[in-house]
Amino acid sequence: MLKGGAVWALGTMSGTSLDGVDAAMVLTDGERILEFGATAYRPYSGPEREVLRTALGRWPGEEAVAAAEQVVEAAHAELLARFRGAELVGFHGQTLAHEPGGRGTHQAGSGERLARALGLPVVWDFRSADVQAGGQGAPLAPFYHFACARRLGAEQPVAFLNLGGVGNLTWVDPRQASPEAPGACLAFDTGPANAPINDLMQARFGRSHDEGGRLAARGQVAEPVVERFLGHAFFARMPPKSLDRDAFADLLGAVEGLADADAAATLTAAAAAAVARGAGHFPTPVRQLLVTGGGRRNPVLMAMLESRTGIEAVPVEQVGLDGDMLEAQAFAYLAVRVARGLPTSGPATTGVSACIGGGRISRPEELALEG
Ligand SMILES: Nc1ncnc2c1ncn2[C@@H]1O[C@H](COP(=O)(O)OP(=O)(O)OP(=O)(O)O)[C@@H](O)[C@H]1O
Ligand SMILES: CC(=O)N[C@H]1[C@@H]2OC[C@@H](O2)[C@@H](O)[C@@H]1O[C@H](C)C(=O)O
Repeated sequence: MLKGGAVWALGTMSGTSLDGVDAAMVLTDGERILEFGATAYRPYSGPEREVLRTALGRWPGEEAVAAAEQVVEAAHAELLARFRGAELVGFHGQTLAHEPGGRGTHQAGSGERLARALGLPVVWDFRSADVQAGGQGAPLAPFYHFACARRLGAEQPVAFLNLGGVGNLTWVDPRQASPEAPGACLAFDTGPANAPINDLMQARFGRSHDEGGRLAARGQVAEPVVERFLGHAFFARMPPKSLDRDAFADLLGAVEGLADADAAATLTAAAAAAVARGAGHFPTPVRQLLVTGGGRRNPVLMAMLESRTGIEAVPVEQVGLDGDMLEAQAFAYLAVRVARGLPTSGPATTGVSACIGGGRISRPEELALEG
């Protein structure tokens, strides 16, 4: 176990939109962020993405999973080999299935094989322990959001919003002593964010996403569809709560009869309305939503967010953070927390009954002895 000094950790994220792998270095002791380091991105090729897509919803050992593991591990090994100076890797893997309270949570990719390939200790399987202890296993970025708020010198509660395939919100109070202190964080998934918009674009135009929200900008929002969407049982649940990527797969059916632009506008409004519902759970108001993830590049979504939440929405770049790499940085930070025996989630972030440290550590030297 690390004793307490800061180390350069290299974190990775392969998100639900299956676009590619982000990697980022952070100098941290698992409590404070001392410095941000190099970052890099490696997109999945079309065929690789298809292999991953085929394995969505599958569990370890099932058909198509081994091929997905190979894709994930090879992409990470190739990307991470470009970095120098990392002492520890935080490897999230690719979520294929997520059913907390059911079959568990499944991130494809073996940290053992990656540790062997890189010759570095790898922390991985961050979510299982939390799920086994009764938590949602997600979101896990909130403890890192707390460290970010501290680094920004925030003196009042702030909120981070990630707009990936799924959305997640973290409210943090940086005046608390640590992220695990009662009242320091409240976090939860808000609902689908970009995933339904992407699915619509794929189904109707064979395109990956609505670039710049240009299609949505020309459409009219069908408010009754948004209202029906908000009637889903997920929104009545109190946080913390998490979502599987395809939990709202029926949303596409709800816009089936709408013209293309109206359908895009309606799904974009639904993502924003879900965040507004989420913001209603904040213990105290915040001045801004600090937005990360690809959705911050969609001005229509950002404008709808502001009008539906009544809170200014700004990309995290406005406060000096990197909105493309924040999640990869989070897994660098969490890896150091795991190595130091610090918790990575708690009752207010995943609903787990007590603060818990997830993650397994695979060290190349031990693997060499075993092998
Ligand atoms: N210029 C853009 N215009 C509109 N949408 C965009 C743009 N850039 C990215 N996006 C959206 O953001 C998505 C990618 O977001 P991101 O990389 O944050 O997702 P992810 O990390 O895979 O997801 P998650 O956080 O749910 O795991 C794209 O699939 C697209 O829908
Ligand atoms: C199970 C899983 O992989 N969940 C992801 C997903 O993508 C966004 C949202 O749903 C969030 O809950 C989580 O990722 C971020 C990095 C997290 O754990 O904080």
